[in-house]
Amino acid sequence: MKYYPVFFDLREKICLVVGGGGVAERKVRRLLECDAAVRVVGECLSGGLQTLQKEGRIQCQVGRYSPSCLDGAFMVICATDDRAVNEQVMQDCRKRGIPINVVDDPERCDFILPAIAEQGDLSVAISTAGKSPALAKRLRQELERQYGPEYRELLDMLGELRKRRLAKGHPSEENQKVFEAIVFSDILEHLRKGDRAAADEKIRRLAGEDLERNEP
Ligand SMILES: C[C@@]1(CC(=O)O)c2cc3[nH]c(cc4nc(cc5[nH]c(cc(n2)[C@H]1CCC(=O)O)[C@@](C)(CC(=O)O)[C@@H]5CCC(=O)O)C(CC(=O)O)=C4CCC(=O)O)c(CCC(=O)O)c3CC(=O)O
Ligand SMILES: NC(=O)C1=CN([C@@H]2O[C@H](COP(=O)(O)OP(=O)(O)OC[C@H]3O[C@@H](n4cnc5c(N)ncnc54)[C@H](O)[C@@H]3O)[C@@H](O)[C@H]2O)C=CC1
Repeated sequence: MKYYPVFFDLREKICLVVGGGGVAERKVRRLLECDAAVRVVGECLSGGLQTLQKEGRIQCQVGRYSPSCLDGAFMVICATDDRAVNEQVMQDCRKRGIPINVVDDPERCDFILPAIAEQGDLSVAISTAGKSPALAKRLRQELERQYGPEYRELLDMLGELRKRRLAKGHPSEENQKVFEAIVFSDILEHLRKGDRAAADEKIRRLAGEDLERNEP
């Protein structure tokens, strides 16, 4: 069986988390980082979730899950400590066609969650198709050590350059060559040393922006 990896835009989409413990709270925090509209239903809520509620960052319902909690939900993450409840939430989601993740229960999941190594807008998501979350975690830690802040900086620079070039309508074959030349250059070494000026200069030269500036 092969899972299909995607990156969802969750902005303002209602994401329901069922359960109010530590695991639910971890899932809620990641959803908030993605600007989802987070709704939580739990019989009791962790201190962290209560704080998020007071800050108005999530909408909470204290009590038992009922099917009406699913109204309007784009996706559901179920993190209760009661297998019968998890099973019911899964069945209700299936009836309504809402994708669900039941934590630690791949048989009841429409999607599973990856381990994520992040550096700014760079995300490396790791899955083992459920075979070994411990290995996914180890790989995430290795990647975090290997890909430092210089990658975030380079990505931001490339993003800016790419916006400028697309706006100017450069032919895409030319863009492909320019970006490849930059990415495979020694620019990361400049950034690793903190030499931003040398990195800027490299981009200007490889993108031919020096020439453009000198054009009449
Ligand atoms: C299928 C999946 C469904 C899902 O939950 O989405 C699932 C299922 C299960 N996890 C279990 C256990 C553990 N899970 C972790 C950690 C993580 N688990 C995550 C995802 C997933 N876990 C999905 C597959 C992902 C993949 O493809 O690899 C991560 C990546 C992301 C996240 O949870 O957000 C996060 C690491 C985040 C990070 O650190 O970067 C650890 C390690 C630890 O906690 O230190 C352990 C103990 C060690 C071990 O068992 O390996 C058990 C057995 C429970 C039991 O023993 O009873 C099951 C059930 C089963 O396997 O049947
Ligand atoms: N604690 C951990 O580090 C890990 C836990 N898990 C799994 O995740 C599950 C949740 O873990 P925790 O958050 O630590 O558990 P927890 O016991 O702190 O939280 C469970 C939550 O589910 C809520 N709940 C129970 N029945 C409910 C219902 N009918 N309607 C609404 N809410 C209901 C409870 O009020 C509670 O807030 C565990 O059962 C376990 O299977 C998995 C990996 C690690």
